[in-house]
Amino acid sequence: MSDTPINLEALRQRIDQLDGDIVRLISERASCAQQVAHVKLAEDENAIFYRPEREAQVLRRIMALNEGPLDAEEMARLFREIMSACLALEKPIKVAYLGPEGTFTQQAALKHFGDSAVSLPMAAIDEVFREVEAGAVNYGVVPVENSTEGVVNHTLDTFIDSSIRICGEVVLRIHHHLLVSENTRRDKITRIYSHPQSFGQCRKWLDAHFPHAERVPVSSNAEAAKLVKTEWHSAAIAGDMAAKLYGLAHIAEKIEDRPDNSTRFLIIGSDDVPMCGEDKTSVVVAMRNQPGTLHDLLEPFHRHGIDLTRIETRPSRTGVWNYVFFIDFKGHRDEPGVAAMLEEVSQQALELRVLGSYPQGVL
Ligand SMILES: C=C(O[C@@H]1C=C(C(=O)O)C=C[C@H]1O)C(=O)O
Repeated sequence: MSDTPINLEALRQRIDQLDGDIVRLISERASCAQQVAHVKLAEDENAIFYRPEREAQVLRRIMALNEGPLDAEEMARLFREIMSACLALEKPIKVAYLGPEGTFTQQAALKHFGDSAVSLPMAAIDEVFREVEAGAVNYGVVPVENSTEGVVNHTLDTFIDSSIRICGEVVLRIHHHLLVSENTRRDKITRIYSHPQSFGQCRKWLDAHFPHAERVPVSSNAEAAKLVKTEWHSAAIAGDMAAKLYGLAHIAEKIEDRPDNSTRFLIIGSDDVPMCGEDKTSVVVAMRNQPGTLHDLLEPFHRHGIDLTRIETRPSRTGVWNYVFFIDFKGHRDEPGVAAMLEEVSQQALELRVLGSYPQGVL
């Protein structure tokens, strides 16, 4: 078309103008966030700048305002980064995660806190809890359940002996790839490394495509990726972050058996989070070992119209904890209906502990 160059030029001018406006507006927003920090500091010299409930509200509002053509999640992700950068102007938030570098847990941490957060890899779930308890970091991120493989028992067990609070949740779509170092040929693969959870999530694909390769479980997907870097007859199952970190080649992409394969991670911290309007609560309840226990436990939830999202039973580890249930439900512990229900449950339980009320995952 003959007028294309003129239109292109005009469009580029408009884009330059808009970019100028966006830069000015983001800077103004950053100054406002800095002023908020000063107000908070004036009220309390140990004030915490990061407010999970406020961030959830900001992101939900952005999604509601969005009219396209970008989709609402994409727009919220951009704002997630803007907020993360604004917060880091005061003090970058420190987050411990189940490492090593390149794990899905690190990806979840950055999805939740944005790229300006300082993320620190820990060797084990207990260490993430310990770092938070010791105040060495502001928050921790640990996996809690996968849509294909179920609950991460170790995370639940760690809560039983800890005073840590759940401050948030983040759900990540998990895509696994079969990765090799650049000198490895597909027909030479005799061994595959990965985390046991990932083997579970890719079982059918592996049975169909690599039935004879030895499956070697290791402590994380990132560890698997690191190992194959120097092994010519091996492959690893891991995600994009690990593939990039270790410069591996993809032999096959998205090999998870279920296309909706996703993992839920918990954000753990030391403080309670106020209500944001769309909250969730996690509790752990110990009940006596007697007939009708589960019915008695669940009846108050039903009567108060509270929406359960998960219930998990774990074997007790002490004499007192006969039956231990981990229950997630919609609502915040400060809502009157929820508070009344919790009071009733605690009357029947050997012990009831609220692990936290927190914003439902936005992104
Ligand atoms: C600006 C605030 O502090 C932080 C920064 C936010 C932001 O950039 O929008 C939101 C919540 C806090 O993490 C606030 O509390 O409003």
